[in-house]
Amino acid sequence: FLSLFVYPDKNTDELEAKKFLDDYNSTAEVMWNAYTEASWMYNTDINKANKQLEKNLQLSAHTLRYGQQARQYDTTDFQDSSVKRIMKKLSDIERAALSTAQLEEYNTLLSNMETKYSVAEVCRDNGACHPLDPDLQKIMAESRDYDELLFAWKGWRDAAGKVLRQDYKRYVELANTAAKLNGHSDNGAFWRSLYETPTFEEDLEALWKELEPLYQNVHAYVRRALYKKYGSEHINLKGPIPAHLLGNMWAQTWSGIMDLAMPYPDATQVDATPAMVSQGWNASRMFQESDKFFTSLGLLPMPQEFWDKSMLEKPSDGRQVVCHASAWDFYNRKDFRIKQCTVVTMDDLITAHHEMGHVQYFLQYKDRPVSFRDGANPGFHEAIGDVLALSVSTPKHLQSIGLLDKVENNYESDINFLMSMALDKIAFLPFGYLMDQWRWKVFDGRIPSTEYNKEWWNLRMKYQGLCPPVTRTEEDFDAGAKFHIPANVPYVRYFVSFIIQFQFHKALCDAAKHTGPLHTCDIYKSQEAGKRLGDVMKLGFSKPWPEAMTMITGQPKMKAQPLMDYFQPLIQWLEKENNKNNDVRGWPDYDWKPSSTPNTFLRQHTLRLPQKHE
Ligand SMILES: C[C@H](N[C@H](C(=O)O)[C@@H]1CCCN1C(=O)[C@@H](N)CC(=O)O)C(=O)N1CCC[C@H]1C(=O)O
Ligand SMILES: [Zn+2]
Repeated sequence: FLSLFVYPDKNTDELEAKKFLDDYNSTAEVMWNAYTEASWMYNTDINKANKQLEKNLQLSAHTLRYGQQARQYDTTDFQDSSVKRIMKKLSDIERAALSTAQLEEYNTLLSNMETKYSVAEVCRDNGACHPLDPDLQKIMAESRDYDELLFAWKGWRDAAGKVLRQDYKRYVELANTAAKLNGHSDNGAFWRSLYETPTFEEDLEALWKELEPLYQNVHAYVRRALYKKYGSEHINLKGPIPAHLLGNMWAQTWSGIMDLAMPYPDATQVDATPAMVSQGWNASRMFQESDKFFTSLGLLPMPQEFWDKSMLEKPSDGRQVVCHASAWDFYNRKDFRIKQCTVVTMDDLITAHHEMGHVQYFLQYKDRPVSFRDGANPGFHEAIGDVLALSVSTPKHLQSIGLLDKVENNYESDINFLMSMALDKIAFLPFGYLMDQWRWKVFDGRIPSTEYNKEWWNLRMKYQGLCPPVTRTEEDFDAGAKFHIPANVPYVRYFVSFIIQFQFHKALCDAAKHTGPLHTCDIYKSQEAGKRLGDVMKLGFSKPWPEAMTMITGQPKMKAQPLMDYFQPLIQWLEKENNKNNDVRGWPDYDWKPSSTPNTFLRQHTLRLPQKHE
């Protein structure tokens, strides 16, 4: 009976495989381009018709057909390492492994979750409704009113997080089903496989352990600054910080409260926003400025299509759009766009560079086979724009583009600058790390759906030393209030990026023959720096990322040392300052809770939801 199961011996003909891949590549370009156009239409004009169009153009049939064919080959003895690499990547057909019905449900869930997030808004009793961009983001960055911040923080989680909980539970089941059909233990294992690093989790934990003391020093210092502003009623100097006071909806970067944390208020200011506004900068000018920096390094200019077809501002014609900024490759080697609801702030100038970094990568690898049109690993793709932004952010560079008038080269100005950078780069590290700590545990079952929110806040406490300003229950779904969760976008790539971008910065500053402290380096106009970065981007995903890392930094590993070198003067200053204030590092009073009696402001605004039990 067994003899009936004649296993078709696999195809070992390398020439045939190459022809198969050529055929795949040319059809993939056409299919992926059509899908991306439909997805762009939907993202820039959310309506039923565009939603249906995007659903119709899903790639799964194409992925399924070619994926199944790729699995018929045994590439063991192939000579061409690229053929082997592409065949391996093609064999993971991701969601295309699902049944037609499951796939339909999965795509519908993804589309609905991203839409619910993107159209959510928070309404006041007077009927005024506020979207996240720009309204709630502005309140979170600029308001210093404890209750106004709480209104925006709680309102957003009620409007965008809560409503996603059931969808998310079902999405997890289907994502895991697809991952298992592709041979992974769960979807988190599939996401980690993209780094091709067997020791990936251990490496990340080791990097976090190295950097945790830096974070605890920044956390203690900022807690003291917030104590001065909000008093002992709202801040416990030995406890976690209420999560709505850090100047950002998710407390992922803290530069929004730089005014409260400025070490030397009389020394050089570091915020370019006032100058951008007073000089009448607009979105287009911000992206032109970024383009100028890229081309100053000898990298590629944005093609005309980019300027013609991007959406650089929130439309004012009433269209609903996905405002969360993103960069788009249309897989036809000539159409690349950014979609950003840009506001005129320093923060959005940095984001513009981040998105432009993605497009530069798209441009550099556009002539590779589609399977190689990806970053060496996802963290590389996230780091490019940020590396350039490290130079743009220096007071010297900001002054050279007219965005800072007075710049002094003295210790106090240095510390002010380093503090502003630490409030973004060091504050971010625990958030960048915990996002997928939570999701990996959700996917592998360590976090059951009955504990989504409890475990979210356990991780927010453990890594960030934050607590919710009001009581949270399993009616809430606070993870869902962060774009990448409903949008099904992995996040550890940003943790990786925030570490490797300082390795890249150090290597490029060496190439640019920079002398002096790393934090004063500006690689503007350095062709040598540009070439080193450009050569790695040209590789795309064609080589394992340690090879790309070696091409830039001379060694193959992720290292925390360049980040620590960059912040060295501030770390010393913080040690002294925190010791002078006798501040404890960490949050030993972990079960402390901010006073939760809602005062007048909240009472006016909090809807009394019927307490229904799950
Ligand atoms: C603002 C930025 N938007 C993402 C990004 O640019 O990475 C968007 C949305 C998700 C993926 N994406 C893309 O554009 C991809 N197409 C890029 C690619 O091709 O890989 C973002 O989410 N950021 C920036 C810092 C931290 C994080 C955050 O804001 O939390
Ligand atoms: Zn990015």
